Order: sequence, then C-alpha cells, then structure tokens
Amino acid sequence: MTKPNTEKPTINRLIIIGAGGHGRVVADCALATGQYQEIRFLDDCYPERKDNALWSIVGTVKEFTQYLDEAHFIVAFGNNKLREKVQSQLHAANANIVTIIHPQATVSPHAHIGLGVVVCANATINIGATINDGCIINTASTIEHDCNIGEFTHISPNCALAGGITVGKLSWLGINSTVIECLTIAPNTQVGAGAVVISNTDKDSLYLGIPAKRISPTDKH
Ligand SMILES: CC(=O)SCCNC(=O)CCNC(=O)[C@H](O)C(C)(C)COP(=O)(O)OP(=O)(O)OC[C@H]1O[C@@H](n2cnc3c(N)ncnc32)[C@H](O)[C@@H]1OP(=O)(O)O
Repeated sequence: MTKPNTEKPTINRLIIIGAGGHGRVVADCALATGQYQEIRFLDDCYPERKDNALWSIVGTVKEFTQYLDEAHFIVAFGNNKLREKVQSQLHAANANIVTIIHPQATVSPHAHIGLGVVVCANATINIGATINDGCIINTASTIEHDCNIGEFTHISPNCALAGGITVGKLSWLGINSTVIECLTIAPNTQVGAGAVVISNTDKDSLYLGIPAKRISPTDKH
C-alpha cells in the first residue's frame, strides 16, 4: 500500500504588502532568489492602481487573509511604524511571514536574521550579528560583527556599522551614514544622510552631520 503524501506543497507565491519603490526592490530580491513563481502586491492604493512595475496589485492590505494558506508574506512599507503595525497583524493571523535575502548579499552563517527582514544586494552581515524582525538592510550596507539591529529598523543604502553596535527598534539610519564601534543607538533614532555617529544617541531624536549632533526630537518616521 502506498503511504499517503503528507508533505505540504511548496509555496511559490509571495504576497508583498506595500506597493511603493521599496516594494519593487523586495520583489526584485525575491525574484533573484529563484524561490517564487508568482509575486503579487497588496496596498491600500488599490483599486486606483493595479500594478507596480512588473507585478499586479491585487487588493488592499486587509485582503491578505484570502491568501493565508497559499502564500508567503513580507511587508515592504519603508515607514518603520507602518511596517511594524502590518507585520504584527500578519503575525496575529498566523501568516507565513518570510525573510528575503538577495543572493548577492553576504550573510554569515553565524548571524541571526529574524522574520520579515529584507537584506538587499551587496549588503554584508558579519558573524555574531543579529537582525531582528522586520528590519530593512538596504543595498550595500555593512553590519559588522556582533551588531544587534532592533526590530523594524531601516539601515539605508551604503550605511556602515562597525562592530558591536546596538541599534534600538524603529530607528532609521540614513543613506551613507556611519556609526563607530560599540555604540548604542537608542530606539527611534533617525540619523541623516551622510552623518558620522561617534557617541551614543538619545531615543526619539534626529542626528545630523560629521560628527553627528542631536538636532531635534523626531516623529517623522
Ligand atoms: C533606497 C532608499 O531611497 S532608502 C532612503 C534613503 N534616504 C535617506 O537616507 C534620507 C535621509 N534623510 C535626510 O538626511 C533628510 O535630509 C532629513 C530627514 C535628515 C531631514 O529632512 P527635512 O526635515 O526635510 O530637513 P530639510 O531638508 O528641511 O533640512 C533642514 C536643515 O537640516 C539640514 N540637513 C538636512 N539633512 C541633512 C543631512 N543629512 N546632513 C546635514 N544637514 C542636513 C539642511 O541643510 C537644513 O539646514 P538649514 O536649516 O540650516 O537650512
């Protein structure tokens, strides 16, 4: 007698929530992995917009429930707080949230990468680093050994984080910013483009310049 096949079919459909520019980057990364044959977007811009470059926008965010048994999910809003909110809705619904790592990223097998993370092309994540849930590790950024990147933080393109840095959740490190080793970047810190951070930051604050100085409280992201 043949045994019943209890293996679940492989899922090759990815639902990306958030049909902006970052969503397109995530779709491109997902295609590059070779894992997905079908990529669709959900966004509240539907039905006014029906596509995002090569891919269809098929419904609004709350319609994700229609796909729960047949798709993987990733949230691709650049806004950290919105990404956190939608990912926690997916989590509560037991959705199959995935992490997408571009094949041209270099990720140590001794790094830990959480759920709903995207690691873009040419990013490097070194040994002992932890990337917590919902982070964006954008193009060509470097996360050195033993860094800990808090949930729903965005590390923008070309950022360089030296070893042993802790970044609090919901932070946004702007394009081409640099942080020297062993610092603590407090939760919800925003670092402007090109800044060089050489001391710990206060939470909920914006830092600009070289060396980076605290400019103001921020709730912009
Ligand atoms: C794939 C992707 O695209 S990922 C996204 C990557 N994008 C980024 O990293 C963008 C990061 N954003 C920035 O650096 C922005 O300039 C911000 C958020 C820091 C400031 O934006 P805004 O609040 O609109 O500031 P605004 O442009 O009005 O400038 C206010 C002042 O700060 C200064 N300023 C703004 N950004 C910077 C910066 N990065 N470094 C130094 N000074 C700056 C301005 O010159 C201006 O100074 P002034 O008051 O003396 O004239």
